Amino acid sequence: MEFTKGHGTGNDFVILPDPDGALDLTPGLVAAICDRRRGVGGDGVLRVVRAAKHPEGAALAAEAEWFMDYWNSDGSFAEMCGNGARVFVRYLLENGLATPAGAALPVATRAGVVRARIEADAIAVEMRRPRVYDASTATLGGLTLPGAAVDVGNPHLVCALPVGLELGSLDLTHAPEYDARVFPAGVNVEFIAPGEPVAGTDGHVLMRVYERGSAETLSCGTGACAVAAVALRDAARDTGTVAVDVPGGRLTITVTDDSCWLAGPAVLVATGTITPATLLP
Ligand SMILES: N[C@@H](CCC[C@H](N)C(=O)O)C(=O)O
Repeated sequence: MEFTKGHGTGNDFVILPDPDGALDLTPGLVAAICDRRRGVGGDGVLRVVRAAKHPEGAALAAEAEWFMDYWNSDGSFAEMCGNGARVFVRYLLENGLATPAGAALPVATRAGVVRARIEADAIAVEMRRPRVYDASTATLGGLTLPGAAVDVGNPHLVCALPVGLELGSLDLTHAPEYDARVFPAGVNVEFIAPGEPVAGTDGHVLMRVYERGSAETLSCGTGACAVAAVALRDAARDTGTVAVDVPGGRLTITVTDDSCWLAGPAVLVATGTITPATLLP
């Protein structure tokens, strides 16, 4: 099984080319591939499959040639992965499966078709406009924080830290507790603090994230979009550009009237071969 390893601001993925949808990918195999000691290691798997050849992509095949079959590192599915989409596009471009010229490049996902633009070293993807729809709480180490529930195709809970509490002091080795009545399918939890003003933006936020299905990661693209939407709401704005600094670098989010652009670096770092029989008991 051939693979490529890539990341977007440290959110890392094992990319599996499978144009005809022939791979027998199971939750157990995905978890074994993502294991950082016994496998390749990654926050998730991106299977590159023709939309027409995937049951969840076929309906979108007229709009997009490729389907991003995203899996979390624990072997669960997610509807959307913003950094994954950016790394997926980098893979398509570097492997001659798509061309950078012309209009934005469409990619089918479980949350619909997203479109990508190449901006020098960065790749930007246009996703749905985040919807801030409820209030809830997250509890971490005995501390309960209020937060905003945000739908970016996948579920997020954005919690601002109280003044005086440092992001770096949070222990994210354990999952935050959340209200399963608000998030019946689980949730990605973002913890945020204000950043210094950044030229050319309408806001700057520092963020750490505990991802559903992947634990703490160095970056989460959809999480950054959720954070930007909350920052703009708190500034009484409907649209604007927000810089979101994650442990793995900077993402730039532009929320428009009807969509949301997520921009940042996306790189491929290695290729190799996986022998599934050596990963599974
Ligand atoms: N890291 C991703 C989000 C991946 C999916 C998430 N863990 C979920 O289960 O919803 C991103 O960059 O958006």
